[in-house]
Amino acid sequence: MKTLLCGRFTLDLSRPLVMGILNVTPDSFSDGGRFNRLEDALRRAEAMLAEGADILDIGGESTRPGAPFVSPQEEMSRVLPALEKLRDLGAPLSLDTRRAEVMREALALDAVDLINDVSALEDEGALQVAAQSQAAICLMHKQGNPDTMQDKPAYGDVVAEVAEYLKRRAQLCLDAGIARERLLVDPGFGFGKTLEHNLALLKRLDEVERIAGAPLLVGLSRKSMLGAITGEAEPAERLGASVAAALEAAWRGAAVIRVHDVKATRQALQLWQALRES
Ligand SMILES: Nc1nc2ncc(COP(=O)(O)OP(=O)(O)O)nc2c(=O)[nH]1
Repeated sequence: MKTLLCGRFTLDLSRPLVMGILNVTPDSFSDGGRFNRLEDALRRAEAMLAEGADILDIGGESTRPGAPFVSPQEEMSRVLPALEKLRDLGAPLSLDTRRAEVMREALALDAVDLINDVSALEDEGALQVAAQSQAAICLMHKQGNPDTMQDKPAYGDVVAEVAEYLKRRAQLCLDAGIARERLLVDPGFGFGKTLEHNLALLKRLDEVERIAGAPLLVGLSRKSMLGAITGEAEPAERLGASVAAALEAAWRGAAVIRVHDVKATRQALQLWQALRES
């Protein structure tokens, strides 16, 4: 059985897991500002768990294209209280950060079971912090940084390049003594990719896992690639495409699917799983 060693938990990856997004930011691209009050965040967390979320992903810095700079102090002032508040809910908590010092401070709270790093532990000291923890680690690919990444994304073979990058980052983790069973990789949909790049990555998602050598986490929920295809400008109105994208990812082997809409995604995946098991 494929499992993920995830801090305080060991997760069964025999079915796709749903990661509920909890952005404690005032400006996240689709739900910014609603949950940056601690009580709201706790209510949202409890609601997502009740809807069937397997993991909660707490983020204090929006990484949408063009997102403004958030200082480490500001990011910590957002995520650390939330992590403390959610620590004893009995669910794995993922911290969405690319900063080593935020990881270090959060891990000290014994409330981080998964480090979700959109920059694949590239920050100075991040690999060491992760290696000294028991947390699972999601290594995500991005080209450039949020302020410029969508200007002119360019690749030869986007799938091969993304997969090879993730393989290199995973090997660094293994060399640092991190068990392979703690690793997830993520192609980073929308992070320095055109629509064509995103579609190629989704269509060939199984190649990414095979080359990188670790289970996949994917984030497609409400993203602008879905807006481009549907013509829907409002991210929160992209539920149908988001659920369809989750199913497409599940068919291609995604182990963890990062979403805003937990209940709808969970229901779709329950049907998908029932058909596979029948
Ligand atoms: N592993 C992973 N982490 C991510 N974190 C943030 C976003 C951006 O989505 P969201 O958090 O909804 O928006 P924002 O960054 O504005 O908070 N996407 C991913 C993703 O695709 N994969």
